[in-house]
Amino acid sequence: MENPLPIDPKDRLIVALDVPTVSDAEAMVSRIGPAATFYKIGYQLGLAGGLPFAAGLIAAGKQVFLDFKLHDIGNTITHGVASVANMGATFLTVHAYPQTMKAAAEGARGSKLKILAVTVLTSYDDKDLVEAGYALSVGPLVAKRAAQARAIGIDGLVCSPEEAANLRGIVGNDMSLVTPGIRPAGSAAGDQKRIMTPARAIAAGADYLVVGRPIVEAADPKAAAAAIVDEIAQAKAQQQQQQQ
Ligand SMILES: O=C(O)c1cc(=O)[nH]c(=O)n1[C@@H]1O[C@H](COP(=O)(O)O)[C@@H](O)[C@H]1O
Repeated sequence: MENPLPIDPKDRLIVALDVPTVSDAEAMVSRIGPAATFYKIGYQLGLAGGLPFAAGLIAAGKQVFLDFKLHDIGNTITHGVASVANMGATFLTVHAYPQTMKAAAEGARGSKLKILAVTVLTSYDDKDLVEAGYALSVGPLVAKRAAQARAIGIDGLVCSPEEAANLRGIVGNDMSLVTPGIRPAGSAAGDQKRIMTPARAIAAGADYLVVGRPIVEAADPKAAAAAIVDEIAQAKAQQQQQQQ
Protein backbone atom coordinates (compact mmCIF):
# COMPACT_ATOMS: atom_id res chain seq x y z
CA MET A 1 0.00 0.00 0.00
CA GLU A 2 1.04 3.58 -0.66
CA ASN A 3 1.36 4.73 2.95
CA PRO A 4 -0.10 3.14 6.05
CA LEU A 5 -0.34 6.53 7.83
CA PRO A 6 -1.84 9.71 6.37
CA ILE A 7 0.87 12.10 5.17
CA ASP A 8 0.83 15.58 6.71
CA PRO A 9 0.27 18.18 3.92
CA LYS A 10 3.57 19.82 4.94
CA ASP A 11 5.45 16.57 4.28
CA ARG A 12 4.00 16.45 0.76
CA LEU A 13 5.98 19.53 -0.30
CA ILE A 14 9.56 18.80 -1.37
CA VAL A 15 11.59 21.98 -1.77
CA ALA A 16 14.26 21.68 -4.49
CA LEU A 17 17.36 23.27 -2.93
CA ASP A 18 18.69 24.35 -6.33
CA VAL A 19 21.26 26.82 -4.99
CA PRO A 20 24.99 27.02 -5.75
CA THR A 21 26.69 26.66 -2.38
CA VAL A 22 26.24 25.04 1.01
CA SER A 23 26.10 28.45 2.66
CA ASP A 24 23.26 29.47 0.29
CA ALA A 25 21.50 26.22 1.18
CA GLU A 26 21.97 26.81 4.92
CA ALA A 27 20.58 30.32 4.57
CA MET A 28 17.59 29.06 2.54
CA VAL A 29 16.73 26.29 5.01
CA SER A 30 16.94 28.73 7.88
CA ARG A 31 14.74 31.31 6.05
CA ILE A 32 12.12 28.64 5.29
CA GLY A 33 12.29 27.32 8.87
CA PRO A 34 9.42 25.07 9.93
CA ALA A 35 7.43 25.81 6.72
CA ALA A 36 9.14 22.85 4.99
CA THR A 37 10.18 19.42 6.22
CA PHE A 38 11.43 17.80 3.00
CA TYR A 39 14.31 18.96 0.78
CA LYS A 40 15.64 17.79 -2.57
CA ILE A 41 19.35 18.00 -3.30
CA GLY A 42 20.46 17.57 -6.90
CA TYR A 43 23.69 17.96 -8.84
CA GLN A 44 24.10 21.68 -8.33
CA LEU A 45 24.35 21.50 -4.55
CA GLY A 46 25.32 17.83 -4.24
CA LEU A 47 28.48 18.32 -6.30
CA ALA A 48 29.34 21.49 -4.41
CA GLY A 49 29.73 19.87 -0.97
CA GLY A 50 26.02 19.18 -0.51
CA LEU A 51 26.29 15.58 0.68
CA PRO A 52 27.59 16.29 4.19
CA PHE A 53 25.02 19.10 4.25
CA ALA A 54 22.31 16.54 3.35
CA ALA A 55 23.49 14.33 6.21
CA GLY A 56 23.17 17.33 8.53
CA LEU A 57 19.61 17.99 7.37
CA ILE A 58 18.70 14.36 8.07
CA ALA A 59 20.31 14.58 11.52
CA ALA A 60 18.21 17.72 12.13
CA GLY A 61 15.03 15.76 11.42
CA LYS A 62 14.33 16.81 7.83
CA GLN A 63 13.67 14.32 5.03
CA VAL A 64 16.04 14.35 2.08
CA PHE A 65 15.50 13.41 -1.56
CA LEU A 66 18.81 12.86 -3.38
CA ASP A 67 18.10 13.68 -7.01
CA PHE A 68 21.01 12.20 -8.94
CA LYS A 69 18.96 10.72 -11.81
CA LEU A 70 21.38 7.81 -12.15
CA HIS A 71 21.67 5.94 -15.44
CA ASP A 72 24.60 3.59 -16.19
CA ILE A 73 25.40 -0.09 -16.64
CA GLY A 74 23.77 -2.32 -14.05
CA ASN A 75 26.90 -3.13 -12.04
CA THR A 76 27.73 0.55 -11.60
CA ILE A 77 24.16 1.42 -10.63
CA THR A 78 23.87 -1.38 -8.05
CA HIS A 79 27.10 -0.37 -6.32
CA GLY A 80 26.38 3.36 -6.60
CA VAL A 81 22.94 2.95 -5.06
CA ALA A 82 24.39 0.71 -2.33
CA SER A 83 26.77 3.58 -1.45
CA VAL A 84 23.79 5.91 -1.01
CA ALA A 85 21.54 3.37 0.72
CA ASN A 86 22.76 3.89 4.24
CA MET A 87 23.02 7.68 4.21
CA GLY A 88 19.51 8.04 5.62
CA ALA A 89 17.95 9.75 2.58
CA THR A 90 14.30 9.01 1.87
CA PHE A 91 14.33 9.07 -1.95
CA LEU A 92 16.93 8.61 -4.72
CA THR A 93 16.17 9.05 -8.43
CA VAL A 94 17.26 6.89 -11.35
CA HIS A 95 16.10 7.11 -14.95
CA ALA A 96 13.27 4.70 -15.78
CA TYR A 97 15.20 2.26 -17.97
CA PRO A 98 14.53 -1.39 -17.10
CA GLN A 99 18.21 -2.38 -16.60
CA THR A 100 18.81 0.70 -14.48
CA MET A 101 15.70 0.21 -12.35
CA LYS A 102 16.46 -3.48 -11.70
CA ALA A 103 20.03 -2.66 -10.69
CA ALA A 104 18.88 0.18 -8.43
CA ALA A 105 16.31 -2.02 -6.71
CA GLU A 106 19.09 -4.51 -6.02
CA GLY A 107 21.41 -1.81 -4.64
CA ALA A 108 18.72 -0.51 -2.28
CA ARG A 109 17.56 -3.94 -1.08
CA GLY A 110 17.49 -4.27 2.69
CA SER A 111 17.74 -0.50 3.26
CA LYS A 112 15.06 2.13 3.91
CA LEU A 113 16.02 4.10 0.79
CA LYS A 114 13.17 4.39 -1.70
CA ILE A 115 13.98 4.46 -5.40
CA LEU A 116 12.05 6.84 -7.65
CA ALA A 117 12.12 6.27 -11.41
CA VAL A 118 12.08 9.41 -13.56
CA THR A 119 9.63 8.60 -16.39
CA VAL A 120 9.93 11.50 -18.88
CA LEU A 121 11.44 14.81 -17.76
CA THR A 122 8.88 17.58 -17.29
CA SER A 123 10.90 19.85 -19.58
CA TYR A 124 10.17 17.46 -22.50
CA ASP A 125 7.19 17.54 -24.82
CA ASP A 126 6.37 15.27 -27.77
CA LYS A 127 8.63 17.26 -30.09
CA ASP A 128 11.60 16.88 -27.74
CA LEU A 129 11.07 13.10 -27.65
CA VAL A 130 11.10 12.92 -31.46
CA GLU A 131 14.30 14.97 -31.48
CA ALA A 132 15.84 12.53 -28.96
CA GLY A 133 14.97 9.57 -31.19
CA TYR A 134 11.93 8.15 -29.42
CA ALA A 135 8.99 6.70 -31.37
CA LEU A 136 6.49 7.13 -28.52
CA SER A 137 4.94 10.42 -27.44
CA VAL A 138 5.00 11.55 -23.81
CA GLY A 139 1.77 9.88 -22.55
CA PRO A 140 2.45 6.36 -23.88
CA LEU A 141 6.17 6.47 -22.95
CA VAL A 142 5.39 7.55 -19.37
CA ALA A 143 2.74 4.81 -19.13
CA LYS A 144 5.11 2.16 -20.49
CA ARG A 145 7.88 3.12 -18.08
CA ALA A 146 5.45 3.24 -15.15
CA ALA A 147 4.28 -0.31 -15.88
CA GLN A 148 7.89 -1.50 -16.15
CA ALA A 149 8.80 0.26 -12.88
CA ARG A 150 5.88 -1.38 -11.12
CA ALA A 151 6.79 -4.84 -12.42
CA ILE A 152 10.37 -4.36 -11.18
CA GLY A 153 9.20 -3.27 -7.71
CA ILE A 154 10.31 0.38 -7.82
CA ASP A 155 8.90 2.47 -4.95
CA GLY A 156 7.71 5.53 -6.84
CA LEU A 157 7.64 7.53 -10.05
CA VAL A 158 8.68 11.05 -10.94
CA CYS A 159 6.24 12.33 -13.55
CA SER A 160 4.45 15.48 -14.54
CA PRO A 161 1.17 16.12 -12.74
CA GLU A 162 -0.39 15.92 -16.22
CA GLU A 163 0.21 12.15 -16.16
CA ALA A 164 -0.69 11.52 -12.50
CA ALA A 165 -4.34 10.55 -12.96
CA ASN A 166 -3.55 8.09 -15.75
CA LEU A 167 -0.64 6.61 -13.81
CA ARG A 168 -2.82 5.96 -10.75
CA GLY A 169 -4.89 3.75 -13.02
CA ILE A 170 -1.74 1.86 -14.06
CA VAL A 171 0.15 1.54 -10.77
CA GLY A 172 -2.73 1.79 -8.25
CA ASN A 173 -1.83 3.01 -4.77
CA ASP A 174 1.28 0.88 -4.45
CA MET A 175 3.68 3.51 -5.75
CA SER A 176 4.30 7.14 -4.75
CA LEU A 177 3.75 9.71 -7.50
CA VAL A 178 6.22 12.56 -7.13
CA THR A 179 5.55 15.52 -9.39
CA PRO A 180 7.85 18.39 -10.34
CA GLY A 181 6.54 20.87 -12.93
CA ILE A 182 4.55 22.62 -10.19
CA ARG A 183 3.70 26.25 -10.74
CA PRO A 184 1.48 28.21 -8.34
CA ALA A 185 -0.94 30.44 -10.28
CA GLY A 186 0.91 33.39 -11.79
CA SER A 187 4.46 32.00 -11.53
CA ALA A 188 6.74 31.67 -14.55
CA ALA A 189 7.04 28.24 -16.20
CA GLY A 190 10.75 28.74 -17.03
CA ASP A 191 12.06 25.64 -18.82
CA GLN A 192 9.18 23.42 -17.62
CA LYS A 193 6.72 22.30 -20.32
CA ARG A 194 4.28 19.98 -18.50
CA ILE A 195 3.06 21.97 -15.49
CA MET A 196 0.12 22.33 -13.09
CA THR A 197 -0.77 24.31 -9.98
CA PRO A 198 -0.29 22.61 -6.59
CA ALA A 199 -4.06 22.18 -6.12
CA ARG A 200 -4.57 20.61 -9.53
CA ALA A 201 -1.58 18.29 -9.08
CA ILE A 202 -3.00 16.97 -5.79
CA ALA A 203 -6.46 16.59 -7.33
CA ALA A 204 -4.85 14.59 -10.16
CA GLY A 205 -3.39 12.14 -7.64
CA ALA A 206 0.14 13.36 -6.91
CA ASP A 207 1.51 12.28 -3.50
CA TYR A 208 4.45 14.70 -3.30
CA LEU A 209 5.07 18.00 -5.09
CA VAL A 210 8.63 19.09 -5.95
CA VAL A 211 8.97 22.86 -6.10
CA GLY A 212 12.15 24.81 -6.74
CA ARG A 213 12.22 28.30 -8.24
CA PRO A 214 8.74 29.38 -7.08
CA ILE A 215 10.11 29.01 -3.53
CA VAL A 216 13.89 29.50 -3.64
CA GLU A 217 13.66 32.55 -5.92
CA ALA A 218 10.67 34.07 -4.08
CA ALA A 219 11.13 37.33 -2.18
CA ASP A 220 9.81 35.46 0.87
CA PRO A 221 10.58 31.72 0.50
CA LYS A 222 8.93 30.86 3.82
CA ALA A 223 5.64 32.50 2.79
CA ALA A 224 5.83 30.88 -0.66
CA ALA A 225 6.31 27.42 0.91
CA ALA A 226 3.53 28.01 3.45
CA ALA A 227 1.11 29.11 0.70
CA ILE A 228 1.81 25.92 -1.26
CA VAL A 229 1.30 23.77 1.84
CA ASP A 230 -2.06 25.52 2.42
CA GLU A 231 -3.05 24.84 -1.18
CA ILE A 232 -2.06 21.17 -0.76
CA ALA A 233 -4.07 20.88 2.49
CA GLN A 234 -7.19 22.39 0.90
CA ALA A 235 -6.95 20.22 -2.20
CA LYS A 236 -6.43 17.11 -0.08
CA ALA A 237 -9.44 17.95 2.11
CA GLN A 238 -11.58 18.47 -0.99
CA GLN A 239 -10.40 15.17 -2.44
CA GLN A 240 -11.24 13.33 0.79
CA GLN A 241 -14.72 14.90 0.86
CA GLN A 242 -15.32 13.76 -2.72
CA GLN A 243 -14.22 10.22 -1.85
CA GLN A 244 -16.73 9.97 1.06
O1 LIG B 1 13.66 14.40 -10.71
C1 LIG B 1 13.26 15.56 -10.53
O2 LIG B 1 13.15 16.04 -9.43
C2 LIG B 1 12.80 16.30 -11.72
C3 LIG B 1 12.28 15.54 -12.75
C4 LIG B 1 11.61 16.17 -13.82
O3 LIG B 1 11.09 15.52 -14.72
N1 LIG B 1 11.55 17.53 -13.82
C5 LIG B 1 12.10 18.30 -12.83
O4 LIG B 1 11.96 19.52 -12.89
N2 LIG B 1 12.77 17.69 -11.80
C6 LIG B 1 13.45 18.51 -10.77
O5 LIG B 1 12.48 19.27 -10.05
C7 LIG B 1 12.95 20.58 -9.77
C8 LIG B 1 11.98 21.58 -10.37
O6 LIG B 1 12.42 22.86 -10.12
P1 LIG B 1 11.57 24.13 -10.51
O7 LIG B 1 11.25 24.03 -11.98
O8 LIG B 1 12.50 25.28 -10.21
O9 LIG B 1 10.33 24.11 -9.64
C9 LIG B 1 14.36 20.68 -10.34
O10 LIG B 1 15.27 20.47 -9.28
C10 LIG B 1 14.45 19.53 -11.34
O11 LIG B 1 15.75 18.96 -11.38
